[in-house]
Amino acid sequence: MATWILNGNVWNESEGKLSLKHIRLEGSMIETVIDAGSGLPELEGHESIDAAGKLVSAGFIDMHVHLREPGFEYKEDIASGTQSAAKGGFTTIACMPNTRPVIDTPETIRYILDKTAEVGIVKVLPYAAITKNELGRELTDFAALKEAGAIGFTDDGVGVQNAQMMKNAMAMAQSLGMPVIAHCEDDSLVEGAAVTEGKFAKENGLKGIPNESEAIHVGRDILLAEATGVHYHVCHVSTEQSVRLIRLAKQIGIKVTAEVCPHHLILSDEDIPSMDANWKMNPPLRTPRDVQAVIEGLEDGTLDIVVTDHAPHSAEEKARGMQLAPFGITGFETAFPLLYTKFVATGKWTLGFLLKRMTQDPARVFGLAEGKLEAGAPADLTIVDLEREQEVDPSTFLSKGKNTPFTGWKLQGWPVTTIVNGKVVWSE
Ligand SMILES: NC(=O)N[C@@H](CC(=O)O)C(=O)O
Ligand SMILES: [Zn+2]
Ligand SMILES: [Zn+2]
Repeated sequence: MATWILNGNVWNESEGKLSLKHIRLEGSMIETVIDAGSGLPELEGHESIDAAGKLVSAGFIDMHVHLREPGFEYKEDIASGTQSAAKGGFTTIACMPNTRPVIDTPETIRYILDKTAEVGIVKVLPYAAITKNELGRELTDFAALKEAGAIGFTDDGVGVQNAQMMKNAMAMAQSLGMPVIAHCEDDSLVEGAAVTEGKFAKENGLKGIPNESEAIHVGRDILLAEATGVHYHVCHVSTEQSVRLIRLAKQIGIKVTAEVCPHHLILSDEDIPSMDANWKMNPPLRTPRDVQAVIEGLEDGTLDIVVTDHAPHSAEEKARGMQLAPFGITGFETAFPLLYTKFVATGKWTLGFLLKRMTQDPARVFGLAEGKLEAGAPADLTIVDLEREQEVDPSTFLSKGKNTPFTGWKLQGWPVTTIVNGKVVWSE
C-alpha cells in the first residue's frame, strides 16, 4: 500500500526556499513528489500523513556514532541507540568499532547487521577496525571485513600512532576501494589531559590537550593519502590547524573529506561552567578561535559533513569528574535543534545548507543511495516542526546516555516523525 505525505514543506534548492509538496511512498522507495498547489491526490486505499506546517526532509545521516554493542550495553545498545537516532531524525547511522570485543572480525560485523535487522529501527552501517583490538599493532583482514559488510576502516577512539601502519592500512583500503576514517590524535602530545590547552585549563590548573595533537595526524595522513591514493576521511575536526591542512589538501586534489560535530561548532572551552564531565569529549572543546575556524571550514566546503559522534556513557562514569570520566557526549537527540537554532534561525545559514550537510553530503562522501528527497530515492524521511521551542531534557532521551552539556538549552526545530523504508519508525 502506498503512503502519501501531504502538504509538507520541502526545501527547494533551485529556488532557495521551501515549497509545498505531496510525497508518495511505495514500499521502501519514494515514488513521486508533486506540487501541492493542484490540490489533494486521490487518497482512496492509501495511508496518509498530514505534514502541514512541517518541514519534510530526506532522513538525516550520521556517519559517526557509538552504539556500544557488543560489550557496553549498559551505556547503549543497538535497540536504544537506533531509537535515539530515530528521535533525532536520523534514518541512517554508521557505527564505530570501539566495542568489546572490537568490531575487527567478519563475525562481529555480521553480529551488528543481524542484531540491527532484529531490533534496530534505523539503518546501521558498520565500520570495522583498522587494527586488531584497535591496538595499532596488526592490521585486520580488510577484504574479509568488506565482504562481511563493513563500509570503511577506522580505529576511532584512538589514533593510529605508527605512520607505516597507517600507510599499509591506506594502501590496503585503496586496493579494495574502501575509505579510511581517522581519529586524529598523537598520544605523545596528550598524555592524560582532559580538556584543551586554553583558558579553562589555565584557570583550573589542568594540563591541556594541544591543537597539534590532532593536526599532526591530519597532516601526516594527508601525505599518506596522497601517496596511496586512498579516500581519507578525517573524524571530528576541532582545530584551526586541521582545517587549514584539509583546505590545502583539497586545493591540491588529494582525496580527503572531513566531518565536524555540533558541539565543536557551538561551544568553546570558555563555555565550560565547572569541572562537570558532561563537557568532556574527545577531541575537547577548543578555543573560540578554533570554533570560528571549523564554522568557516564547514561554510566553505573544507569540512564536508556534520556528524554527532554520539558517545553515550553511564551517569556513574560521568560522575567520576573531569579528569577521570570517559570522553564523550550523546548527540542524536539534540543535533538538529542545536544547529537549526544557532545557525538557521539566526539567519547565518539557509535551511538548505544545514540539511545538505546532514543528508546529501554524507551520502555523497560515502557513496550512499540515501540522502535525497526525490522520486526513486529510498523512502527515508524526517518530518520536523521548525516552530517548536523546547528545552533539552536528558530524562526524555531515548538514549541510555544522558551525558550532554546542553541540558536546559531552549532550542527550536524538533523532529516529530521519522520514516525508514517507507514506514514510520518513530513519532512523538
Ligand atoms: N568522542 C568521544 O569523546 N568519545 C568516543 C571516542 C571517539 O570518538 O574518539 C567514545 O567512544 O566514547
Ligand atoms: Zn574519535
Ligand atoms: Zn567517535
